[in-house]
Amino acid sequence: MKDLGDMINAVRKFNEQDFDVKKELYSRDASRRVRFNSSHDLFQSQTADWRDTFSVSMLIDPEELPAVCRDETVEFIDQIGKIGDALFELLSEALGLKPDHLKSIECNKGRTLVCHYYPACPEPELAMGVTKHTDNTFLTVLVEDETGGLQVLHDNQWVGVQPIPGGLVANIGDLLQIVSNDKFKSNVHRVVPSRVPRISVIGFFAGRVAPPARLYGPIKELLSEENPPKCKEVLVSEYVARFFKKNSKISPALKIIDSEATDNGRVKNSTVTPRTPCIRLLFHAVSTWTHEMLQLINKRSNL
Ligand SMILES: O=C(O)CCC(=O)C(=O)O
Ligand SMILES: [Fe+2]
Repeated sequence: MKDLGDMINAVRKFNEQDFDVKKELYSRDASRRVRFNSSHDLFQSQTADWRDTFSVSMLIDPEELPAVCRDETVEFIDQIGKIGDALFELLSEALGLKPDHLKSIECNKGRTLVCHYYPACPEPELAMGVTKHTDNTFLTVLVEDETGGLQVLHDNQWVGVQPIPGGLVANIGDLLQIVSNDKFKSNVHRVVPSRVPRISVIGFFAGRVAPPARLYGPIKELLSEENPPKCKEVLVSEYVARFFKKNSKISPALKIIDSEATDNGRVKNSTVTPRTPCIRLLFHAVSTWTHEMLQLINKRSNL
């Protein structure tokens, strides 16, 4: 694979197959390592999203992948994993911690590859590709085609994220907000469909979910009298369950803080903080950016 754009084409090929072929993979069972469905919360949500999604656990055996996109998917999982690991090192340093801190608490685990296909929409102003939400993960790293449609809520306005060829979008998730004790903010975003199809391919890093499960709370090294914990510890599974139970897809962490501030002695502050737009990492050379990124990662791991 010369660049991650090859994965976009592979996702297009997968989605443009006959319905009968794709339906072999249809499932809403989150424990399945490969699954294909439309509007993942169709039976819980009051609205249906204009989107088909092919999801793969990043621990997949390549034989389980559909042949039409197997090679590209295997390569993409490898690359996005390395990029995620490098970002977790940089984010640890940004918190003033040792580079391997976030990795040592397994924030870089629980990896899922999610490939969205937003079909051409005849009346885009009446539909939503993904309704507004925050990501209930630590980190999201996204590659998209040139269509556009991702929007971030900033100062109460929806701001379009312009796709840049060869660019990556890295999004802070709720769990990173929790462990960083609000230093990093997860952000509210959504996707609007358009009259042409759109493809995005996303690496989600959800933290340790496999047994023995890990509790995640504000990192002790970041706490002080002036910076008391803003949230209590939570299991990823518990957090995700609350996320869906609230029937609101926006950062229940903040609501947990608000509603439990009085009955939990460990949580004293209950501020709802303003959110920041997502970080953009831009790599302009389309065919060389992966190469450059990998060089950077290799350089860092040789240090
Ligand atoms: O397709 C995109 O650009 C973003 C999708 C998204 O926000 C999500 O799957 O959480
Ligand atoms: Fe998202």
